Amino acid sequence: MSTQQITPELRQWIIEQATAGHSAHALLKAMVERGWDEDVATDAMEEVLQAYLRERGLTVPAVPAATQPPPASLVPEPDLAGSPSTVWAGDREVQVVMSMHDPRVVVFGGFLSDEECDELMALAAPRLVRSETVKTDTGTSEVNEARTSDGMFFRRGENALCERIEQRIATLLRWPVENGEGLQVLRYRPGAEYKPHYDYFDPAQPGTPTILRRGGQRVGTLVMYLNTPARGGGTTFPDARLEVAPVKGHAVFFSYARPHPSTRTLHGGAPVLEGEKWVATKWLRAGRFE
Ligand SMILES: O=C(O)CCC(=O)C(=O)O
Ligand SMILES: [Fe+2]
Repeated sequence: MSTQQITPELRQWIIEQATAGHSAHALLKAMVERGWDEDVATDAMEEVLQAYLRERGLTVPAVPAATQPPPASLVPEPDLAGSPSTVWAGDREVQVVMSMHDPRVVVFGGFLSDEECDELMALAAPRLVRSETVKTDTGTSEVNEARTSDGMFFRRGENALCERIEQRIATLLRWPVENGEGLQVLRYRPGAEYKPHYDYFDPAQPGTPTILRRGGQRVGTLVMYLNTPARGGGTTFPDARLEVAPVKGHAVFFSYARPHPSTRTLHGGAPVLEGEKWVATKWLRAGRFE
């Protein structure tokens, strides 16, 4: 047993560092450099961050020691204290349709107006190309059979609409605009799908450290539905046996405090059976994505 104590000052320091976007690994390194035993530092950080998450009504499941993943980071989280039916997102009242704690999934209604959905699709349409995904073994992008949609990226704050939506997301999820990637728009034609995957970058892949240099890990996702497909195209969470219906203007949020399957955030876009499906995705990083 160690005699090193988690003082209120250390607790405060850990929260401040994590809130400023420093990764759990960076904090751990700093603590070890200050003379902390690595195992004790890991436990201390875990305890402080768990308590912080618990105060926000969140928990991060414990994982067997033999498969211990990286320590937990802070995550975006809407203020649903008191179980409100609506939340104010700074410029708009958003409905809380469903909230699940493990995995952490929240479905919002009326996150975007019909006009905003239409404008976003119109702005994205001329720029759509066959979707590529980031290859974590090399850090490059490639066409992927698991994702048979067309997509494009806006730069963060690229136009007034993106800026408005990004600010709304930041307010709703209490996460800095600067930690968000640019909005991605995807169009799925009939038969197209996005096979179940995790949005975080796999720490075991050799290309991941390069990707993480810009903004750190992804810790949360907001998928916004820009239209209502006639049939199919739900967002599925196989570990929770949950399927979120794609409804124009609705959005599904999920967070993952560590880049690990124990977050149960495996998810996918089910095949579209009839009509088209359009979504906009916002990925949120642990740190500033500049
Ligand atoms: O289309 C969906 O429902 C899911 C999209 C998704 O998983 C993503 O953009 O990362
Ligand atoms: Fe995803």
